[in-house]
Amino acid sequence: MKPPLQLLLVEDSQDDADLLAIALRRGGLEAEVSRVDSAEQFRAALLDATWDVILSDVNLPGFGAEAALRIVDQLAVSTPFIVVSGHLNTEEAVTMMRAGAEDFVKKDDMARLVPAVERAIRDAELLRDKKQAEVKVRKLSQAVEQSPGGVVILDRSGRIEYINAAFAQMLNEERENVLNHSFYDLLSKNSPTHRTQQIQRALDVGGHWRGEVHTRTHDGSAIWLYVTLSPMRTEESIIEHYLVMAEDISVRKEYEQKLMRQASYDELTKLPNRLLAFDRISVALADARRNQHKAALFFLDLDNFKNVNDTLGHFAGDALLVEAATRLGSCLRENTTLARFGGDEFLIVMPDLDSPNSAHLVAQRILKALQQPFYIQGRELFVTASLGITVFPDDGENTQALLQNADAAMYRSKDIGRNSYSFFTKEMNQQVSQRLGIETQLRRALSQHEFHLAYQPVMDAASGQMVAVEALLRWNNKELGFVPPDRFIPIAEETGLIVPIGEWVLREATRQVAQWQRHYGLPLRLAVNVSARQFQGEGLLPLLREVLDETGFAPESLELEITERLILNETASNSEQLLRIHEMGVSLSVDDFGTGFSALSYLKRFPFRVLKIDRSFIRDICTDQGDASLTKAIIAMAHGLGLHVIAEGVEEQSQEQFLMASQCDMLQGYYYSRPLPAADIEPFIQRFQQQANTG
Ligand SMILES: Nc1nc2c(ncn2[C@@H]2O[C@H](COP(=O)(O)O[C@H]3[C@@H](O)[C@H](n4cnc5c(=O)[nH]c(N)nc54)O[C@@H]3COP(=O)(O)O)[C@@H](O)[C@H]2O)c(=O)[nH]1
Repeated sequence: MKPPLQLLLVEDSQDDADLLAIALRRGGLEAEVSRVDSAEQFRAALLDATWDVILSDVNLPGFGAEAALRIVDQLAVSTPFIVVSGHLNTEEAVTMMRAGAEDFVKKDDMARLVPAVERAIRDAELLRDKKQAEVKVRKLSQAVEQSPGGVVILDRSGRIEYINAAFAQMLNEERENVLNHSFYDLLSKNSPTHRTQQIQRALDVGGHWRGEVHTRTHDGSAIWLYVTLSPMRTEESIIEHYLVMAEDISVRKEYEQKLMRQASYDELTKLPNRLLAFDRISVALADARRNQHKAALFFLDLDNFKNVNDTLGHFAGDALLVEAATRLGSCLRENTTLARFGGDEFLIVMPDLDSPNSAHLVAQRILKALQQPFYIQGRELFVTASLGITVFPDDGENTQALLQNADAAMYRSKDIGRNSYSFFTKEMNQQVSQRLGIETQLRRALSQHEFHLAYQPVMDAASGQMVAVEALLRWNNKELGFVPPDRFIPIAEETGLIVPIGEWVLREATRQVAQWQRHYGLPLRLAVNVSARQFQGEGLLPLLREVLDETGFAPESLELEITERLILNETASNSEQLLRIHEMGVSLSVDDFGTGFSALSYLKRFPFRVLKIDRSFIRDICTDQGDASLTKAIIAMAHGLGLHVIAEGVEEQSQEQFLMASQCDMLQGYYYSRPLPAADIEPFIQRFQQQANTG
């Protein structure tokens, strides 16, 4: 049940008030009437309670409808005001209407009272609803207007009817300039993109769209927006407008793109990295499959890059890589991917190989480009490359197979002397599987006792006496037969197996030579090869101490042969270990001198006793003036540094004579003896023992 209406009556006559109450009741209106007859009472009533309608007589002693309307106005009360009067002329009526009166009811026409009250209440309700709606709309439009996100309202055809301040600001546009313009044009800025076209299509079909749009502001700056477009439907479900909301995501996009770049590109060379390279290979293969054409994959490794890094430092190495990457890029067409695969390895993906000749031409161009000297940190450097090339689909169907092929082909180029390129052949697969076979067998070789040592004499050039033996590792495997050290030692080094194998070599050689020393009473020295890998970690020094203790071998009789590679790859740990070895009394010799990067300064920095000239210099010493001069210079320089010199690979008497004349200290080679198993070298030792005894 509805509560009774609350009516405030301005009336000085109680009789009139009663008549009014009767009229209301008769008209079926449940009402509680409160009567006031002075300005004070009226004001107090308005302040104390809420009223549905005010009914007021025109003239009361000292008060009246006009004064009451002024109070209503002052207190900003919105209650409908009806004037109830005996007499009212037109002038008075107009004045009161202007002052806010809603209606007039004559006291002699009380039948109009209830309809007038009801209408006034209805109108007041409508007015209240309207005001509330207006407030709501105002709030909403303020929210839209002041929203930090961009808001645009488009008409059915996509023209801008409204644009809020934020959106105008995002695009650096004056609002008036874009109103009534096409939203599509605003975003496209004369260069429509796939995304802006999608927006236009959504507008054409009355659809929704959301996504990222890359566009330009009024002054041409690039901006990324996240745009949501939705149709606004009437109650009859007719699309009359579109609502567009936009967020400026430029900062986020920039960050995302930076992360993407970091994840996909090499920081140093700015080339695609290994990850992106895989992606490009997949795309290239899919493309080649679709279009039934060929694609080529190049694997490129810079020759001797490590030496540059090790001798000139990482900054020089980095500068060289950047320059090499630039030169490589200049040899390739735009659709070809050049990626840095890691370290000094690069990958090239040629997506549409018209003929194998194109790959030949590119490889030749690359080798030529790299052959030009590099000027790094004021130095002139020469760096070449070894390339392996494989062709899809001829050589392999998938990324992994092709990468393996290109890698195998690259190793082939290294084997044939570097600075060259090789195409993958099926035989290379065999080589790869042979290598795997060696690795598998090598892992079992120690426990199966498949190794033995061969010893090669080292002769004193002046006395012709045998002064030392070099211990050389030999491997006989049940399945593979005799495997030359050149084939298995690099694999042992790569896999780390050289560490336990090297330990066995050291123990066995010192045991054997200590026995000969005791048996024949000869001051025989022993040379043992030690790989760079054995210097990694801290195991070598304790091993040496243990072995020397166990065998009683004099440290002064032991010589460790190390290659230039170890010295060039100078680390604090390597240097420290070399010094400690020297302090133990064990000698150090530089093996294969002349084949490395030949940074001679290390000869002064490390405590070497012996320098072994590589046999490649000795081979043509009697026929090649260059080799002859170089060998003489090496001997003179080594002597100048207080080093003894051994010439390796002496095979002929003429070589011996030349080396003796050049003051070479010691000689080693087939001319005296091939490396022989312990049992076979014993007669040799005996002969020298007799010579020593008789001489
Ligand atoms: N880390 C280790 N490396 C080792 C060990 N044993 C051997 N090696 C290294 O393997 C490479 C090949 O060695 P090998 O086939 O034994 O060849 C040696 C000699 O046989 C050979 N030589 C000697 N005289 C001549 C000659 O007159 N002509 C000719 N063509 N070759 C000759 O030279 C090799 C000597 O090697 P090195 O003095 O060490 O340079 C080789 O690099 C070995 O170092 C091992 O136990 N650990």
